[in-house]
Amino acid sequence: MTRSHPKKRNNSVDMDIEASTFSSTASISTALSSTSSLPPGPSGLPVVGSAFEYKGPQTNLKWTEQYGPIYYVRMGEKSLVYLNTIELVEKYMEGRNGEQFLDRPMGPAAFGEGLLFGSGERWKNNKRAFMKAMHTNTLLEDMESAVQTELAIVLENLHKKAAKGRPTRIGDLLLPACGNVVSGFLLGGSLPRFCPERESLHMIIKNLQGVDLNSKLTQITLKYPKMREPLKRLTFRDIVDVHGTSRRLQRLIRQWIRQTRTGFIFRSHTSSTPSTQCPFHFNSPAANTSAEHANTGDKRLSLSTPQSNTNAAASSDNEVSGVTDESSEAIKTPTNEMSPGNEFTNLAGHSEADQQEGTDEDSTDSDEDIFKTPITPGSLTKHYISTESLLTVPKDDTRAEEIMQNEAQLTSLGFSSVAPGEQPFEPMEPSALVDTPDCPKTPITEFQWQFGREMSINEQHFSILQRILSQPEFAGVTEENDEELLQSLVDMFFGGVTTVLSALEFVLMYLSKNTTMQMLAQQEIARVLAAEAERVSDDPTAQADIKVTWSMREQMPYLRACIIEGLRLGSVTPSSLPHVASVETEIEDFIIPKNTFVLAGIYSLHRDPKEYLDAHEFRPQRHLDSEGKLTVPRSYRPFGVGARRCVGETLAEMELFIFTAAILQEFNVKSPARSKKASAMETHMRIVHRLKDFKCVLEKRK
Ligand code: HEM
Repeated sequence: MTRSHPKKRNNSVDMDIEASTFSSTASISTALSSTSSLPPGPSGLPVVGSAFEYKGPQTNLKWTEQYGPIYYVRMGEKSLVYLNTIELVEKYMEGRNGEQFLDRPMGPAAFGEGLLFGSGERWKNNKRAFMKAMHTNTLLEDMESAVQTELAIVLENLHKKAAKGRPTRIGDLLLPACGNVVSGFLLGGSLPRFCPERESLHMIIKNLQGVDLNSKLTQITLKYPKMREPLKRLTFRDIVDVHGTSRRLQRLIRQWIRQTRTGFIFRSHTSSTPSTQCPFHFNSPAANTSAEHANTGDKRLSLSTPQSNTNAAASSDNEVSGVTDESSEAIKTPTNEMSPGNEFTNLAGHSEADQQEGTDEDSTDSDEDIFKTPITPGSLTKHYISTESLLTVPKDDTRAEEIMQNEAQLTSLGFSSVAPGEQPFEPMEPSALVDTPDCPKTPITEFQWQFGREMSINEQHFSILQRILSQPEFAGVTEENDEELLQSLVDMFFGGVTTVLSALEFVLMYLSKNTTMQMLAQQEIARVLAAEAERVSDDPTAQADIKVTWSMREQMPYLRACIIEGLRLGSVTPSSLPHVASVETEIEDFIIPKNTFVLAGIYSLHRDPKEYLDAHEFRPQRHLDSEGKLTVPRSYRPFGVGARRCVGETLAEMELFIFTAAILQEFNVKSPARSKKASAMETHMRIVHRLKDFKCVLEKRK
């Protein structure tokens, strides 16, 4: 195939030329306006296309520099088109135009299609149900309690590491926390520290982080799972069993669903002496705890069950028993044999993070803290905000006001009704949107609009999982037909663990290499905490007890600028996931055949020299205006684009903010003395773009 390469150029040209080339959408379309061909791009080899040329996001950037803001590339039988400037992304992938690119290709999902790889009505159902369940006034509170609980454990472990003064692979300590935040968020409270489910989850996400989606071996075994063993033997390489891992996670989640449905009521509660009992082992004596808990919203699961459900619980345990390889020992531990604090200490591959010892404290959960009434799906719906009220168009001012108040949250959930920094949300009739020919730059789609009207509050303070289960979209779902529900829940872990982990590593790596910037962030944190201490107490020693909370984010623009800069350069997901063209269409006069994968080239967007001066440099200041206020760059899309944008954006931002702030508050993060600059920054593609081997030395601050 011959394709025109209007912007073919040398990679080593200076920045000015690069700037004018990289973003010159207009000149490209002028040059090719009459051609109506495929966009330019590498021609590749027969059959495999450019698959062997691709070496990760740097290759995307090289192609962007070579072929311009839109290029076409063939990878095996797949045809991909990358859009690499924010103008193109906004114009074609967001707003109403984006609706022709809403679908995904068939993904590696083992079960249903789910949130990440679903398409059409099924995906819309899943996404709508999840977003509605999450769209509650208590969302931030739920998220923060999960984050703070894990943070307490992480800090304790980091202090132990710091005491040794040796380089630490900090990702190993953060990984379980990132997984447990997702489960804690879904379940309405963190799993107790010593609990088989926590152990299983840790094993599962450890597997997940090893998945190398770029590896041909992984791709083959995704398609032909039976080939995994022979290939492993043939190549002497370890190949993660993605389907098996996914199935294990499904079984764990199915157990949580069963518990939620059959009368085990998850209910989060604030406690300074949190439960160490595993909710699935309610008969076990209180276990010892070693976590030092933050007073700020530490929530662990409480559980109550009617007597009649005891057997159901036991059988659920057994169901999980047979499931995992690595974690089966943990799960086989019979309920009544669990002894306090030491029940998992013999496990093979026990999490380093969870093996630490600490102070003993008995659980003091009181019955008042616990919901007693079993909730069946039927009764849940009765107690639950009625579907009718969810779907009603706001008629009175109060409801409209409520909606407007929730707009910030709606935006943060990825359902922005307006482009960042543009006009505020105003409830409108959908017809006004559908019929308006001249849409604003980032107009909401009809789908987004419909969702926007269905927000609710969570008066009963149900867990997100309870809310998901009670959405009308999942009415009538049983274990016989729960593929979509299960896969969507699995996707929360596939999408929400290694991404956050990798982002944290990038931020900490850049700060460890830029000590002045680290110091500025630390000073900002100290200032805010001191002011807060003064506000709440006259006692100067009280400052030590003040923890960073999400509510402080507005006061810490510099820290947030560091995080944005880390995420910009790290580009944990170097491109969006593929959005499939549902019809043959045109982008800037190029033909985009039906079924082409259209992707936002996030790595290129984040390094567009037109948008960022010295785009490859870590410069948090670029995100602050002259008054020191945070300004999020227009060309910043770490969480993807349009209606397929990430559902975990707010959770991820909260984790990044609270974890980074707390770590910087307690430690100086330093590069190991012997780490060579280049190797310390080497990255690879796994499920996400990640630093290859990030280690740092933690020095306890005075
Ligand atoms: C720094 C952290 C994160 C980054 C960089 C990130 C990035 C992304 C990106 C780029 C997409 C694809 C959007 C597109 O195709 O246009 C995505 C989708 C998704 N993410 Fe995230 N994500 C992060 C954290 C999370 C978290 C914490 C969760 C859940 C707890 C999550 C769950 C999902 C799901 C379910 C989707 C699929 C959405 C859909 O296709 O409709 N992500 N994310």
